[in-house]
Amino acid sequence: MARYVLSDVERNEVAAVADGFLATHPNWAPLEYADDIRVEAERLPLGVRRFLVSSRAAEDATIVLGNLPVDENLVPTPPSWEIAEKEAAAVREELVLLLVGSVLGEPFGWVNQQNGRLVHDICPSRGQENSLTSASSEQQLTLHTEDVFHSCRGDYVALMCLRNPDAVGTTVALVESVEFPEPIRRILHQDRFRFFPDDSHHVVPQHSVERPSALQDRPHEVASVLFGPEGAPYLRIDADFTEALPGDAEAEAALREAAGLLAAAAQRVVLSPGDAVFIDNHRAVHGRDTFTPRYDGTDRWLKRTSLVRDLRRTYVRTKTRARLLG
Ligand SMILES: O=C(O)CCC(=O)C(=O)O
Ligand SMILES: [Fe+2]
Repeated sequence: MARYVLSDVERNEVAAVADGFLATHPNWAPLEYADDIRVEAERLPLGVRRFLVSSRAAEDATIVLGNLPVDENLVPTPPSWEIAEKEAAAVREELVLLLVGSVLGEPFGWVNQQNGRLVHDICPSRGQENSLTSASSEQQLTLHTEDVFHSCRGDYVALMCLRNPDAVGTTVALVESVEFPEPIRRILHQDRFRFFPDDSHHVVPQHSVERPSALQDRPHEVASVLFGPEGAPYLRIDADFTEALPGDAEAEAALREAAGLLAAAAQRVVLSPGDAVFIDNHRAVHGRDTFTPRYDGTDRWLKRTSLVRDLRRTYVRTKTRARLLG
């Protein structure tokens, strides 16, 4: 894990860049401001930028920043992302995440996830304790590639912690930490798998988190689980939303075995307020441990965005110059 803890001077410099930006952009519209935020990221402390650029080049699977600024008078944890959006909760923290994230890649969002927002709120929501989305709590969030279904998914999933009072762990498993035995490795390299949108993507009508539609009704891609550099392959898997092609029992068995090996190799990253982790979405899968939600304003609360190294991949796919995938 690559880790850099900002000095208090550096933390105050980041806060000053963020405050300066908000003073000149009073109506928070991150999708509109993303290019400007990237320009402002040039003003971040040099040590932070050098760390991020070298971690990106090294393809470090987990990149952690510590001691980022979080408002001392942070509002209570919202009861849902919808309320967080309505109340523009913790906007400066969204900006801080976008500023540091901009050094690693371009932030983008999804038309049909969290209302097309560029930065998402992750907080436990009543009624969703056992859902397969980030609003869950009592259900383990299975190790997954973020947005596994889409060939334009992020190169990084970026999480910034605002609160984590019970020290709930984000789980991370690195592809390089698993030795896939033959013939499983060979099968995982073949286009024998279907990747479906998870329950947070409202890709089909009548679909909701409470009443998710059947996987088979969702549009999906067919591809391999392992791909890319021969000696150090990339990975694409989400056991809950990946299946072998119909009738391919060999591929199904390889998939389940791979998920088991990854689960056995999982480590834990416990984020504290002011920490941000950037998980390489090609080199690692991530999930989350269970916890008991409080629903009293002190709950765990993260901000999340996805970053892509080359936004033109998105433009080509959507045939429009937009930061939103549909
Ligand atoms: O809450 C966490 O630590 C991770 C949740 C997650 O998988 C995500 O937000 O993509
Ligand atoms: Fe995730």
